[in-house]
Order: sequence, then structure tokens, then C-alpha cells
Amino acid sequence: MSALLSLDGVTVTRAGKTVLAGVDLALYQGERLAVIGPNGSGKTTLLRTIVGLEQPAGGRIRLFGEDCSNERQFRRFRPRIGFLFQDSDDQLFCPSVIEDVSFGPLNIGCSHAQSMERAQAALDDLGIGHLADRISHRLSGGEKRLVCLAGLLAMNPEVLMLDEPTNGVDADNGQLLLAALNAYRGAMLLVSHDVEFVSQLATRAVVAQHGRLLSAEIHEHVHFHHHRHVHTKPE
Ligand SMILES: Nc1ncnc2c1ncn2[C@@H]1O[C@H](COP(=O)(O)OP(=O)(O)OP(=O)(O)O)[C@@H](O)[C@H]1O
Repeated sequence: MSALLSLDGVTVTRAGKTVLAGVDLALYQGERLAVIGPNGSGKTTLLRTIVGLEQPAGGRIRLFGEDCSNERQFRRFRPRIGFLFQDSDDQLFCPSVIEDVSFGPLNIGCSHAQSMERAQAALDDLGIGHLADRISHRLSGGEKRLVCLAGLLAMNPEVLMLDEPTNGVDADNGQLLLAALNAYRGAMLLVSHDVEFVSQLATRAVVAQHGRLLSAEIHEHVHFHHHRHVHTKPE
């Protein structure tokens, strides 16, 4: 089975600093791969590089089996990859929620009626259908997060890339988010520092450290209290 997304020896430098140092990564159908790691370890840079928003200094990127190295090549595949940005305000730009969520389907050629239908269905599936006519920028942080995700799901992407999906999301909206992502049948690449959330969703995990990705294990064990951990695995 060939990978949906793959990186081979990808290096990215920023302001003279090596952020990704020869990273190898492959995401396969049915996987939910979590990337965890401290602030500044290059997780966002990794996601941006995969969709061609960062120019690597070296290495090879393949999307759906095809080499991508220039904007024209990346642009062909972006509609098949839903990218949830770390900051919802970078993603929402229409006056109302329904316009924001229907923007993606319209952009890939759906009719106005189809786009509206898909948008409302995506909002309903996330349990936020009642937000359709609200003004996007007046939503709470958690509501914005779910609306952004609805906008991606309305496009039926084959891959979801999520940058800190639980940012600003409270427990109730976190449950809606988790249920929606667990119901999603495509592959997922998920950046998060929320280990509890990751452990309920991911099928595999890697840790970003010093510009590299190390295999990790997600498991539970009992301390004075009970919680889940992610540990790096020996290579
Ligand atoms: N536009 C930029 N110009 C220069 N350096 C940058 C730029 N954006 C990010 N960096 C640097 O690149 C490194 C990796 O940043 P990145 O945002 O990918 O990390 P991250 O793991 O996603 O961090 P966080 O968990 O804080 O979101 C950091 O040292 C950051 O300061």
C-alpha cells in the first residue's frame, strides 16, 4: 500500500536555524498519526511543509504518490487535504458561519445549493447546526474551532491535518470534536500537546525533538492518579 503523504529526508531552515533535520514520515490510509512535542519543535512547520506552504531546503515530498516540489504541484492536491490551522482566526474570513463552511465546497466546484447543503450537513454532524447564521468572528474560541472543522469536512477530504485541534475548546465541545474525528473515515495527521485527547484518537504517535521525529508509544499506567502517557520508543 502506498502512503497518502510521505516525506523523505526533508530539511527546513528558518532564519538560519534548522527546524526539520532530514525528516522521514509516511501517512497511510486508515491511520491517525499524532505528532507531539514541545513548543517550537517544528510541528506546525511540518504540517505547513507537507502542503507546500514552507519551502524545504532539501528532501522529497510526495502527496498521493506524486512528487511535489512547486506551487503548481502542491495546489493540485490541497483540496484533498483539510488543514485545520492552529489559529481559527486565520481560517475564518466570511461574515457568517454558513458562508465560511460553504466556501470550500464552492471553491471545488459545487453549486451554491450543493455547497449550502454540504455545509449545513457538516455543521449538523458536529452538533453545531444552530450556529449557521451566526457571525463567525463573534463565536467563542471553541465554537470557531468546530466551525473551522466543519468547513474542512464539508469538502470530504481524504486526509485531515489538524494543528492543535483542542486549542481553546472546553470539555463539552471537546467531546463533540472527539466524536466527529473518531467518526471521520479518512487518514489524519494530528499535532497536539493534549495527550489525553491524542490517546483517545491516535493510532500511532511520533515525538518531534531536535528537528527529528521519534516513534512513540501511547499507553496508560497507574501513578498516584490514573492518566495516559506518551513515551518515545527505542529506535
Ligand atoms: N516565520 C518564521 N520565521 C522564523 N522562524 C520561525 C517562523 N515561524 C516559526 N519559526 C521558528 O521555527 C521553529 C519551529 O516553529 P513551529 O511553529 O513549527 O513549532 P511548533 O512545534 O509548532 O511550536 P508550538 O507548539 O509553539 O506551536 C521555532 O523555533 C520558531 O520560532
